[in-house]
Amino acid sequence: MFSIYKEACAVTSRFDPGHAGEQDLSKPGQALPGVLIVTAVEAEAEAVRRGLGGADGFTVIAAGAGPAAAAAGTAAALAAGSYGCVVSAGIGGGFPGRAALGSLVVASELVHADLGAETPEGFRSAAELGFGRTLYPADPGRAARLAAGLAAAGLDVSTGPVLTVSAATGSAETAAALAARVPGAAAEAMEGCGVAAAALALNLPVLEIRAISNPVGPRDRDAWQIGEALEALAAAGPILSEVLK
Ligand SMILES: O=C(O)c1cccc(C(=O)CC[C@H]2O[C@@H](n3cnc4c(=O)[nH]cnc43)[C@H](O)[C@@H]2O)c1
Repeated sequence: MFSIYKEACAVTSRFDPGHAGEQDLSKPGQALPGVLIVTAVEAEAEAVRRGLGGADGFTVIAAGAGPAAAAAGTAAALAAGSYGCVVSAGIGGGFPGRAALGSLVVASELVHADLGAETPEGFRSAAELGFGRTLYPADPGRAARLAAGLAAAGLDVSTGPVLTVSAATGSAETAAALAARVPGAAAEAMEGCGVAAAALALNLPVLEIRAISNPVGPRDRDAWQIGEALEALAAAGPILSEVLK
């Protein structure tokens, strides 16, 4: 089975997770760069703000749903402030067997899973076809510390690729195709890679955290557990604050 995961890793990146977002703090009076957290809708932003409890240095914006709105909103916010790290946050779908309803997923990588082309041989990613980027690594140190902190706080958390799709999956067939396309896929949402593209343009590290509101699969919008997911997102706030401050 062809996987966009391996080939996407070969895409050249200016992102150096070892140094991005770091700042020489030896100069007195120099302001610490902040953390920009980007959600799709205001209900998600409110949950994150509630969880952060007014911690200094965090800006939370709702930029709209989908990768284009996320990229545009993130780029505008980054142009208007001083940030050392960018986080895509919100609710998301969990791949069955990988991320349960109400749990949290910290992305190991952000994968633009439906950016590409259908061909007679099946879906081919934009990266494979040579016209675009489809994988953004999460900052490994921050992602690991965040996942460890959430687990230590007793929250149900897993790590793995988080997919960005422009249309939420609505069938078992599409869910299976995406899981085959991205081995280990843990969750899907609609903004991560838009946020990551804007962060990468400034060589800033990116993270994604999703609280699972629904399974990836046949659409049953009435069964989405949005309230529970928003509570899980808020519960992650103190750990986000501690790890990223
Ligand atoms: O109706 C509400 O009260 C409400 C509160 C918070 C969020 C919403 C949304 O509809 C958020 C849309 C946002 O959620 C992500 N998402 C959630 N599940 C999936 C999925 O299975 N596949 C793809 N995306 C999902 C996505 O990032 C959307 O932008 C409503």
